[in-house]
Amino acid sequence: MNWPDLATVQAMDMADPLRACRARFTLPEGLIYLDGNSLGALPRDAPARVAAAVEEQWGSDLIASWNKHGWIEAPARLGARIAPLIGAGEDEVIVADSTSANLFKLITAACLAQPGRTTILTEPGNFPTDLYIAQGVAEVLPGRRVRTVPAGEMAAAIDGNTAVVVLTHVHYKTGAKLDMASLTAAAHAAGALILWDLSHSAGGVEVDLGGCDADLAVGCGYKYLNGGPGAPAFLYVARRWQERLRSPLTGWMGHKTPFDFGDDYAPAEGMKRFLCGTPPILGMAALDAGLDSFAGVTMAEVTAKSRSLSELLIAGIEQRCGEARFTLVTPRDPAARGSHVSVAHEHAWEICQALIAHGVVGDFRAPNVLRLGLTPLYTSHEDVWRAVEIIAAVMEAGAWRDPAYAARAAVT
Ligand SMILES: Cc1ncc(COP(=O)(O)O)c(C=O)c1O
Ligand SMILES: Nc1c(O)cccc1C(=O)C[C@H](N)C(=O)O
Repeated sequence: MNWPDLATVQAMDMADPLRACRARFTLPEGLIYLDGNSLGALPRDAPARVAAAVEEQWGSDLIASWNKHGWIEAPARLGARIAPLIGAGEDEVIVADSTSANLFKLITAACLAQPGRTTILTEPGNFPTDLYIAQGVAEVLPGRRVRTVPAGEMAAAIDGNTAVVVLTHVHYKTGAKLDMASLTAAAHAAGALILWDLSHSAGGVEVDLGGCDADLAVGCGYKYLNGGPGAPAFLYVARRWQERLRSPLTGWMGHKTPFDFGDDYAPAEGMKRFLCGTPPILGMAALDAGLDSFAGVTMAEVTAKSRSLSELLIAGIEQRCGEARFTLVTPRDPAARGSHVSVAHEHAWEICQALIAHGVVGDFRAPNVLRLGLTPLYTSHEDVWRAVEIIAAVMEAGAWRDPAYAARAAVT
């Protein structure tokens, strides 16, 4: 693609079937937000939905709300809403806890279901929580160990000792997307289970858990699903595994009959056994509003727009910012990437800070990566075009060299 003029990208936006979705979000005037892969934007209806849960439900109906407003069913109800976005059945997804806690539950359950197998296989450089949780599981389950193998060598490394393969579908740093179908088939050929972390996939690109025959998955509610900071996460267990797996966090909400208040644990049927404690209702109200932003949208449309935006961004960085010497980290093949574009530069931190000061919010990942997230529901081609022009100007003027941009923050 040759770098287009503004009128051309405006025409692309006019032809965009997701054009109307931007009005479903509140974004600060004049800001180009390219960080929806870390924290999704505020859905326009979220404040009212949370206020209603607080004032009308909690405030007026108090504890009766568990039944009257369906609070007790919220984890399954929201799970059923996420299911079509990730190619799952409505009874295969539930909303609960954090992605980290859900990783612990499912990695442990997968290991316990395969007592003769010793290894949790994952890739070096996976998102840290995936690695740390796998290490934690290996510490509490005797005889288990974590083995890391580069993603490219993964299929060949899965063997008769592998209990579970834990992979992130779209890599948080590089944006590379793994081939879910072939890696799932490789795991199954060796008799292992596979767990997909969909944190950077769900709501950003098409996922077909069912079509790929995937066993297990987890993912965040606060990125492309727009559920707000600390939103509850989701987990998926293929129907065929649900009765065979047991959560190690045997809290009362996962009990068969929690309101019998019996002394002995017995797991609920289906996905409810993967619940632990009382669901965070206020966070779920915000996530519900986040999921509303997908109304009438197909994931094929989301994927097509994500590709169109990322092609434009890559063309812009290469053609308009060539002198800046960014190195493309994200795969060039659109089928092999998720919905963010990462470039490396030795001054990525300072450049990221300078861009934020100039109204383009991306983020930095150590040691040298600038990540630019493209959220098909609210990022326009014009946003990308304007962001590229700002990046080009910041690089040409050397604005990032201002010492003000060198100070490191606690959260990056
Ligand atoms: C791949 C991946 N897994 C998990 C997480 C986060 O898990 P948690 O919400 O438990 O902090 C993130 C981002 O924070 C992530 O990128
Ligand atoms: N969850 C985050 C947080 O609480 C603070 C800062 C960043 C995050 C993130 O989500 C990081 C993100 N998963 C990443 O891809 O790097």
